[in-house]
Amino acid sequence: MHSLRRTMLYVPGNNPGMILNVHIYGADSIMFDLEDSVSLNEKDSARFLVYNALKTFDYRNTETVVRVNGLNTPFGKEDLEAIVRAKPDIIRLPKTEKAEDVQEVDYLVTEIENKIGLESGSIKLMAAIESALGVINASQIATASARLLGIALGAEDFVTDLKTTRSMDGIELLTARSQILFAARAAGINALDTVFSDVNDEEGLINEVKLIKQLGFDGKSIINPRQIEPVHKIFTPTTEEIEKATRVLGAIKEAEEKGSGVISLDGKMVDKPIVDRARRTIDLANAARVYI
Ligand SMILES: CC(C)(COP(=O)(O)OP(=O)(O)OC[C@H]1O[C@@H](n2cnc3c(N)ncnc32)[C@H](O)[C@@H]1OP(=O)(O)O)[C@@H](O)C(=O)NCCC(=O)NCCSC(=O)C[C@@](O)(CC(=O)O)C(=O)O
Ligand SMILES: [Mg+2]
Repeated sequence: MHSLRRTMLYVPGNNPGMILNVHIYGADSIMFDLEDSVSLNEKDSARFLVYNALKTFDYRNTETVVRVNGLNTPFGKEDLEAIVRAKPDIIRLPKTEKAEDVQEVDYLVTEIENKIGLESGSIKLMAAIESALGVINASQIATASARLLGIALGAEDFVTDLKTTRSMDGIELLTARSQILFAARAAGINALDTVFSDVNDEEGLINEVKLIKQLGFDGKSIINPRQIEPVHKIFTPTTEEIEKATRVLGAIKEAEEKGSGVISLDGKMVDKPIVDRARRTIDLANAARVYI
């Protein structure tokens, strides 16, 4: 499983046409949804459809995620029973508010893994934070399970909980984004941003992606294939960035051979944090298969 999660494309779990084609668009992860894009009277058929899709189709090169319903709904437990058996890479919990929400899912997933003879811990988890309480508990949530690969913001539910709406500059999301990012980084897991809901507003999407990349996020959830390319463009190192990183790594290697940990490159100091960032750039470029 790769760790590049620039784009995680939601596909409604009750839409066979979209499920059939979703892997061809090139998102880093496919996120089958059993939660809010599926109406109450379609919950059972969506679960069955996603279960069968995962069992039948070969998504080998694309990470598969299933967003299940919460355990506080009539559907959550049955979602886990079916979906663990279909073996996606990741199960995503919606509306996580406290560490126990993650621990309860972890416990049930472990039970099902044991029942079906799947190695314990095979299925990873991701937790979406979509309320004020969830943001307040972000750091406990981020460390609640060894299965947890990342935490994500769910902004549509979050602004509803705050009794506000989403603005273009995202001022109402800044504190939540920062807390989620700090909690994820302190726990050593991914920080993932929320969807941008207007699929026809490419400029708005680009502005939001530039902001969340600058804040430090690893990527974001998306809802439409047209959103993949602009997000990948911003989250993939450019030729200039890769060349610069390569020069930094070359220069520091030379300096270390001479017994020094700090050098000057083009008049700028290069020391350990700069070298670490250069390594991350090269790692990202390799994961995104960028060749220069
Ligand atoms: C938005 C729209 C209706 C626009 O439709 P349109 O018809 O205008 O799209 P077009 O661009 O014209 O489609 C061109 C071609 O692409 C195909 N195509 C489109 N979308 C595709 C897709 N997603 N997967 C595969 N294929 C796709 C389509 O079938 C067509 O194929 P074809 O006919 O063959 O040409 C559509 O995209 C869509 O339904 N998106 C998914 C919505 C969804 O899942 N919502 C739930 C998750 S959010 C949430 O719950 C909030 C959250 O929890 C989030 C958080 O956690 O952050 C929070 O609280 O914030
Ligand atoms: Mg939501």
